[in-house]
Amino acid sequence: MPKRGLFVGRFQPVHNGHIKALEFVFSQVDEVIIGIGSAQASHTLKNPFTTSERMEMLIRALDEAGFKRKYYLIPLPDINFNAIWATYVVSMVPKFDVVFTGNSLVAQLFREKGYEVIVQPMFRKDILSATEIRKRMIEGKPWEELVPKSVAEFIKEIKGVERIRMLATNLEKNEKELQAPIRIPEF
Ligand SMILES: Nc1ncnc2c1ncn2[C@@H]1O[C@H](COP(=O)(O)OP(=O)(O)OP(=O)(O)O)[C@@H](O)[C@H]1O
Ligand SMILES: NC(=O)c1ccc[n+]([C@@H]2O[C@H](COP(=O)(O)O)[C@@H](O)[C@H]2O)c1
Repeated sequence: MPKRGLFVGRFQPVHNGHIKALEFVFSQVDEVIIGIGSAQASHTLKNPFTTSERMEMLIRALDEAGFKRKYYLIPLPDINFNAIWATYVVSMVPKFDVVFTGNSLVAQLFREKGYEVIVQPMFRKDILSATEIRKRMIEGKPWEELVPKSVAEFIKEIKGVERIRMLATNLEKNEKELQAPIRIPEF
């Protein structure tokens, strides 16, 4: 039986840190199950991209990086129920032998269910972070160098930066409206 690893992320968007992490995972196992977390979420500042867009980014980035090994992309909607989340994931994906993660909650939840968990190394987390990339997109700063070329092209194709800026503008507008004093009309 091939040895399988599980790697879960939100990939909002896919960046070079994910690819480095996946290089490490592929070096340890024969096949990788990539769980796309918070699969129900899109069009928010934390989760701007849909699951299908995140899948497309992963497929293009893994092709670009020349990964030849088998991988499976499995959407995982959140259940907001930490105590049973690992069991839920097990019910949603093919069998696996080991979990790779840098997320301490994910590590804890799988360890408590008896799974082997390997904490993968982090690469330049100061800049290789999806939060940093989304921030740069909103602020109009260069972000392209932090993601694979194919991902940068895809984000441009789907007008992803415009979407994130629109979400940020709407949020700012709503906040301003909430802060505005309530005016009671005079009768
Ligand atoms: N720079 C990095 N180097 C190695 N692994 C990374 C890096 N950034 C994220 N990962 C790994 O990817 C998985 C989760 O990815 P996720 O999509 O949450 O990335 P993120 O950049 O932390 O996202 P966000 O900033 O939106 O929370 C975790 O297991 C994490 O360890
Ligand atoms: N209770 C839950 O629904 C639960 C618990 C732990 C992790 N998760 C998900 O797993 C993913 C972990 O990936 P990140 O490292 O990108 O946060 C996220 O989508 C997160 O929401 C969900």
